[in-house]
Order: sequence, then structure tokens, then C-alpha cells
Amino acid sequence: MARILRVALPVPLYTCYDYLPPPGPAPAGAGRGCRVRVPFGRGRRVGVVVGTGDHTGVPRHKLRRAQAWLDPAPLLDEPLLSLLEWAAGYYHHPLGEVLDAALPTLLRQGEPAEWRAREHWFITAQGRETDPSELKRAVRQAQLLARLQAAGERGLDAAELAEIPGQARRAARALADRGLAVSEQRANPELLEGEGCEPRPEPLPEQQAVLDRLQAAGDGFQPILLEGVTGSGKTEVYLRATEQALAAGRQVLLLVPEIGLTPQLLHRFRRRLAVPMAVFHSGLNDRERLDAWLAAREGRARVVIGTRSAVFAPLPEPGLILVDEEHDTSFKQQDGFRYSARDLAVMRARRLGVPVLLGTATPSLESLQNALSGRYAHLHLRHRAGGAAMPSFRVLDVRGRPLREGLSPALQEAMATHLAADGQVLLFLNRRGFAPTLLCHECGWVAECRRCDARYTWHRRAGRLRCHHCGDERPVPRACPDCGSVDLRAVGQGTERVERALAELYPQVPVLRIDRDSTRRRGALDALLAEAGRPGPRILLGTQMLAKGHHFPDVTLVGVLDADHGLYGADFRALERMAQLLIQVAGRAGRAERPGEVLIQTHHPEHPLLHTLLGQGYDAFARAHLEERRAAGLPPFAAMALLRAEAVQAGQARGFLQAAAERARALTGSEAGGVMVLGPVPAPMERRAGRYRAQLLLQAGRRAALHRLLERWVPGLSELPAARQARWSLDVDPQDMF
Ligand SMILES: Nc1ncnc2c1ncn2[C@@H]1O[C@H](COP(=O)(O)OP(=O)(O)OP(=O)(O)O)[C@@H](O)[C@H]1O
Ligand SMILES: [Zn+2]
Repeated sequence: MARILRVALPVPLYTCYDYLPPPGPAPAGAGRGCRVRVPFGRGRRVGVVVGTGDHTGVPRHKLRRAQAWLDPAPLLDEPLLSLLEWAAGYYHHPLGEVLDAALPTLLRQGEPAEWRAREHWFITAQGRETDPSELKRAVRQAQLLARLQAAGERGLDAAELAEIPGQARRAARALADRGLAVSEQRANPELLEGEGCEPRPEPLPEQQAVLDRLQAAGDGFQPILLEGVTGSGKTEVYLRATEQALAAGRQVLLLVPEIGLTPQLLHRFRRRLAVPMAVFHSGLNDRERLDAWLAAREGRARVVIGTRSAVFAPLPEPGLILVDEEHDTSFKQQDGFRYSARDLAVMRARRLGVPVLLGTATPSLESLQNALSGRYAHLHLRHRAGGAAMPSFRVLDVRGRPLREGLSPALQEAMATHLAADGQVLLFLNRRGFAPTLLCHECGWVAECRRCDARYTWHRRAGRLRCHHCGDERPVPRACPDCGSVDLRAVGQGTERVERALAELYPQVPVLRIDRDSTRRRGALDALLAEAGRPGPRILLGTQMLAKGHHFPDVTLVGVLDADHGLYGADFRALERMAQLLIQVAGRAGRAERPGEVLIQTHHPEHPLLHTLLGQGYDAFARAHLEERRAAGLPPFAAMALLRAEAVQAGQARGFLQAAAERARALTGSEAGGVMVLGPVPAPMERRAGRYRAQLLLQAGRRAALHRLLERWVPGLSELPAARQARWSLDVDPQDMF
């Protein structure tokens, strides 16, 4: 064994630490990629060995001994570990924290990387014969008995039991005492097992072209941008491509946006593919996450599906990486280690030598530019599968029109027509709550968050004012705190308010509101989506939760209540986002036999975005917008990094950034063709959650120049005296400028 271990620890410092190996003989597989427990300061940490050697710069009397090996063989295989090292370098983030972000919580805490036997509960023969109502004085036991009866031979595992409200485990033991249920210890938790029972439609020629391209890529890196209009059968391509890779004995990783991991999607995969799958999503508990991770690592899971962090799932036999809705902003991690899962997916595929397919109806300008410049293959699905037509668009000029809670007469008329024809209507409004502003009509006072430069949103049903930026909330005042008037008025519409108006306007039509508030309870979203998918007249009203990825066959009319909001955003990506959102929402219309119609309400009917987008399509808009970005020297024609800082006192964050900027300028000064250092400036919302925020932008025409600077600049930032007063973070390739 080597005499020195280099260990990455989860601490915010740009360095690894040298230790002597743990006492006693090392396990046979010990070395790089294994976890060790080490003393650190006065405590202990779990770290990952990233290197071994015989020499160290640490003086002998300071060199400490690691306490124990936690893995008998590398936990992270070489391709994954080296990808993470690359990512730490690219995002200029401490390696220990990168590793920490990539590992399931239990592994970070030092738990063994092993399955653990878990309790599994079954009904007994006697239990099957017992009517739950006989247990009338033990309500919970009766409920659980009914659940176990319904579960049949499959039984309920510990995780399912934990989901049942109340003391389900106690009830289970009480049932066991009565001889109605039994438990056993199961070593291997069951993986989601696909059924593979669904018929497979013949691929259309454009779909086949993608599959051929993937097949031709064989064992090589091949990035493909798949630009397919909404409803064109992209998911069908993912399924077929997955089948191809599975047939070649490989694993497949599918990344989906947070909102995209719907029961619908999982259902489709399970019905088509008869293989074990592992699913990563934010609803998993720590043990479930570890189980999914182990299943992927042992190769038991052949398909791994998950949101952002699943890009770090181990894949011993990788064959294909798929990224659905590649333009979606949820692929970007917005705090801590700020990575782009989409970009890392491409890099991972490149390093593994496997194809990667980025699918979307509305490519990000970054990916589009990569495709146009020939770095990615660019394939299209130009028509809806199954013969459905693309929806028709109409811009509704609402200037001077009487609006009833945001609904124009023309929109109401169209709704009535579609509902009368048994169609469903989907209304999109990206603002939850009742009203975004509470105003005193007497003196003009506005309810503003105590901790942010922002207004409270009035949540009428809950009777609360809530800040959507910091989460602060408080009761709604009865009277104006400034002048005492009781004439407080709601200004503007949120989904809650429109929902009320719809109930009055269409009393006989059920309205389903889908937003963060109505889906807070576990399972609520699934239930609402299932309800929304049923036939019959219905109005679906929601925020962007409703806008993306869902397949509602009976929706024939989509109404965008307020397109103005996105047309004049402060961020240079505002228009791109707005265009993507509009196309995605519109894509929910007319997905089955009946044609769809999309109505967009705006006060700016002449806006060039609406003109190009609706007249010529997303592709034309995106190409035109790319040219504007090129002319302005903005991404994807420039590389950016944003240094953000925040502090409790005004001026402290800026002071730190000022010092950082001077350092950067000193470093760039000598270099021609270097990096622009812009700012510092206050953040667009300067005060948030009680802290003052500012930012410094670094921009360069060439990525290499930016990275050369960051390499020399970032590690020293924490040593600046002003760093003690501010919290700071670096965002490479920032996706929003707030
Ligand atoms: N080759 C095919 N033959 C017949 N039907 C197909 C074919 N491919 C897809 N479909 C059907 O067309 C519909 C839309 O397909 P799919 O959901 O895969 O599209 P999508 O591009 O993923 O949609 P979105 O962009 O909205 O996510 C589905 O009902 C699907 O079953
Ligand atoms: Zn706030």
C-alpha cells in the first residue's frame, strides 16, 4: 500500500488533504475511488481517496492517520471519478463538494454501500378471510388490513408502509398479533420491473433515421440534437433507442426535467421495456436513493431514469444517454455545485464513447448552435405522429378590451365553443396565488416583503400574504398599516383568482387548477393529472407545471392569459425562454384526432417575437435570435461566469466583489484578447431574504481564456479580507442573471 492517501473532503476549500493510510492491513481493492473516514479538525469526515503516493508536502508531525477504509473496493469507478474531477475543474468548484453532490446521502454519511434487508408485510390466509369492518375499534388496523388485502402476494415493503399516515408499523404488528399479517426480511428490495407488454408502433421514416444514426454510432461518441415538434413521437424514439441499446447488452440513462418525470412517462417505459429500472427523483427517501444507486452500479438496473442529479448515477455498462427537453432550465443546479446536467451528460457520453441524444421541440440556443456548427448531428421530426395536425395560433390584442379576471371576450367566446363541442380547455397563467399585489386604494400602500425587494402575493384561500422569493408569510392585514383604511384591493390575477372567475362563468364545467399550491401534498399532482386526462368537458388551469410534457388527448383549446410578462424580461435569455414556453404550452393542444387552437392574449400584438414565432415557427425565431446574440457577443458566442455575493449589510457584498474585480483586472491586464470584467452591480432584486446581493460578470469571446483566468483567480478569492463579510459563489455558464 502507498504511504500517503490524497483525500477529497466535503469542505469548501480548493484542496485535497494528505493522510497516512488507516491502521492495519488494507482491503485488497483499497485505493483511488474508495471512501475513508478521516480525522479533520476536531471532528471526523468521510472523504474519497483520489490519489495515492509516497510523498507529501505536509510536515511529518502534522500528517494524520486516516481512521478506516469504508469500501473494500472503489465505490466510484474510474470513468465516473474522472468525470467528477473534470467537472470540478470546469465549474471551479471544490472536488470534495462535487463528489458530495454526486453521492447519495447515506454514502456521504459513511453507510456501507450494500443492500440492507428490509421488512416486508403480507396478508395471511386468515387475514384474507377477515372483513376489515370487523376491526371497527381499530381504524388504522382496519385500513391497513384493507391495503394488505389489496396488495395481495406482492405485499407492502417498509417504504410503502412508511408512506401510510399514522403509525402504520404499529398497526402492522397489531395485525400480526391477531394472525392477520406476517412480516419477513427481504434482502434485495425489488426494482421497478417493466412489463414489456405494449405493442410497438412501426417507426416513421424520420424516427427511423434517428435510430439508424444511433445504430451507426455504435461504440462511439455521437451527440445528436433531435428537434421534434410537440407530439412528433420523441418519446417513441427514446423507447426504441433504449431497446436497441438494451439488446446490445448496455445500460441506458434517461434524464428528464423535474416536471417531466411524470407517472405517464414511467408508465410508458414500464409497459414497453421488460427490464429492471432505477428511478431517481426528489421524492425518494435516503434509503430508496441508495437502493437505486446500488442497482445502477451493480448493473441490475438496465434503465436509469431521473432528474438532474441522475447524471451522476453509476453505469458500469453504459450504452446510451438520453436527455429529454434538453432546453429545460431545471437541468441547471442553482445552488451549491452549480452544474448543468445536460452539459455534463454530453461530456460524460464523450468520455464514455457512447451516443447522446438531446431531444426537444424548442432547442436551447446553445444546443442549436452546436448543431448548426456541425458539432452535433441535427435531426428533425417535423410532423406530429399519429396524424394529428399542428395547432393554429391567434394573437388576441387585449388593449382596451374589457377583461374579466384576465379573460378577454374573444377568449371566453372560444372557450364556450370548444367546451360545447366536448373539447377541453387549457389555460396558462404563470402566477400562482390569488393576486400578486395587495394595494390600499386610499393611500397607495402596497404589501411588501419585509426581507426582499418584492411584493407579497395574496393567497386568499389560505388567508396569507406570501413572498414567493424567500417564503416569508404573514396574515392578511384587515386595514392598511399606513392610513388605517379597510379598502385593501387585490391587483392583478393569479391562478387562484382566475379559478374563482371560471367557476362563476362556467358553473357546469369542472375546473382543475394545477400549480405548486394545489399539488403540495404527496400524490396530489398525480391525482390531478389523472383526472385531467379523463374525457369530458373540463378546464385545466395552471402554471408551467401544466405547460410541459403532458399528453391530454382531449385538450383542443389552449389560452395563454398573459404573454406580456415574458416579452420584456431583464435577462438576455428572457425571449428565448418565453418562446420555448409558448411553444410548449401550445403543444398541449390538439394532440389527438381533433385539431387544436391556441390563443395568446397580449398588450403587445406587434412584438417581433410573437410575429416570427407564430408566423414562421420556433426554428425561424431561434435562428434570428442566434444572429442577435452573435452580433451582441452573448452566449453561445461568448463564455460567461458570474460571481455572486450577498451580505447582511448593504455595501459589503459589493465591497467584496470590488476587491475580486480588481484582482481579476490585475490578472487579465497582461493578457491580450482576454476577459471582460463587468461590474460589480447590484443584483436585479438587490435585497432578498434579508440579504443584500450583488454580482460581477466575467465574459470572454473564447472559453479557454475565461478558464485560464478562473483557474488563477477563484482559489484565492476566499483569502480576500472582504470575503469574511460576504457569502459568495461562482456560476460558470450561468443560466439566469439574478
Ligand atoms: N411511429 C408511430 N406510429 C404511430 N403513433 C406514434 C408513433 N410514434 C409516436 N406515436 C404516437 O404519437 C403520440 C405522440 O408521441 P410522443 O408522446 O412520443 O411525442 P413527443 O414528441 O414525445 O411529445 P412531446 O413533445 O409533447 O413530449 C403518442 O400518442 C404516440 O403513441
Ligand atoms: Zn421575501
